[in-house]
Amino acid sequence: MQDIIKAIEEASIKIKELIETGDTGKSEQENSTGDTQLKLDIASDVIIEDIFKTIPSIKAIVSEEQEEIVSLNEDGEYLIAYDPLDGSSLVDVNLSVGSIYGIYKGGFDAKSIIASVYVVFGPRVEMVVAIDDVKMYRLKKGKFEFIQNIVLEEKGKLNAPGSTQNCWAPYHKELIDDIFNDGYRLRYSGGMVPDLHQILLKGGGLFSYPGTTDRPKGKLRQLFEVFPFAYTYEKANGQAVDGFKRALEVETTHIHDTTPCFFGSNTEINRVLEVYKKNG
Ligand SMILES: O=P(O)(O)OC[C@H]1O[C@](O)(COP(=O)(O)O)[C@@H](O)[C@@H]1O
Ligand SMILES: [Mg+2]
Ligand SMILES: [Mg+2]
Repeated sequence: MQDIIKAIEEASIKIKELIETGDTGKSEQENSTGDTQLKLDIASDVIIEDIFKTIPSIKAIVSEEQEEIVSLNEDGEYLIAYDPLDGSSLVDVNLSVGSIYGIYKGGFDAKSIIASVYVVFGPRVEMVVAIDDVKMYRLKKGKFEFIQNIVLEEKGKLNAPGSTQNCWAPYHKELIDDIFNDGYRLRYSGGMVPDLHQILLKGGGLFSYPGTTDRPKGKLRQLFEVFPFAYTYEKANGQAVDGFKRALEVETTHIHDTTPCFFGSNTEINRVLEVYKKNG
């Protein structure tokens, strides 16, 4: 596993350079979910794949930016699903973006996830590794240095409500309004990585990306986005659910499947479960 973390560190240093100097324009291609790929999405995907190809412990990889699973080493132990540049459309307005990695063993599904890593590219570059606990590192002079463990409080103060509001179910709108009425503050940049990182570091709160009338299965992708963060939130003493059950119990039928998702500290997630149970 250490070789994989080292590979992610190496890729992140290159992606940081790419973000700082690369072309933020669109490519001519679409990915499997139908998003127009930016040149930066494709270039960061190539950086990661090239580095992972050199690691013998990796059996196969799958990227948000590629159609199929890529087999690397027959005898490898680990499977990695990754989103090379999450929130890439925020690069041109100079907001924070990130990379997300889910490390799986045995299959590309929720029950097989055994570790998760994400990297935030903001004013500083930070890497958060969840294995047994959640550890944060910061890039300083070309090296990732341990900074702190991350543990959520029971209840937070931030609310990050995602997706198109005029497509929300009435009970979802009521839940979000009630949370604001209880004094929570809006914190939503449109980048899953910095938005979830902020909630983790500020002690807690709620990030939601529900199923909506236009996208009943939500937008965020199970293998590359939802399961890795679900793993991190659970290891940080928080929770991640699809409205009704743990996100890590959601079935995957296709590598690019999406799911509604909610991440947060215990108080807020219990509140989501109560409202969805009554209405869903
Ligand atoms: O603009 P919306 O609908 O709230 O969606 C925002 C979400 O979409 C994403 O940008 C999707 O990720 P990609 O940029 O990798 O496609 C998340 O980072 C973010 O949480
Ligand atoms: Mg993404
Ligand atoms: Mg992406």
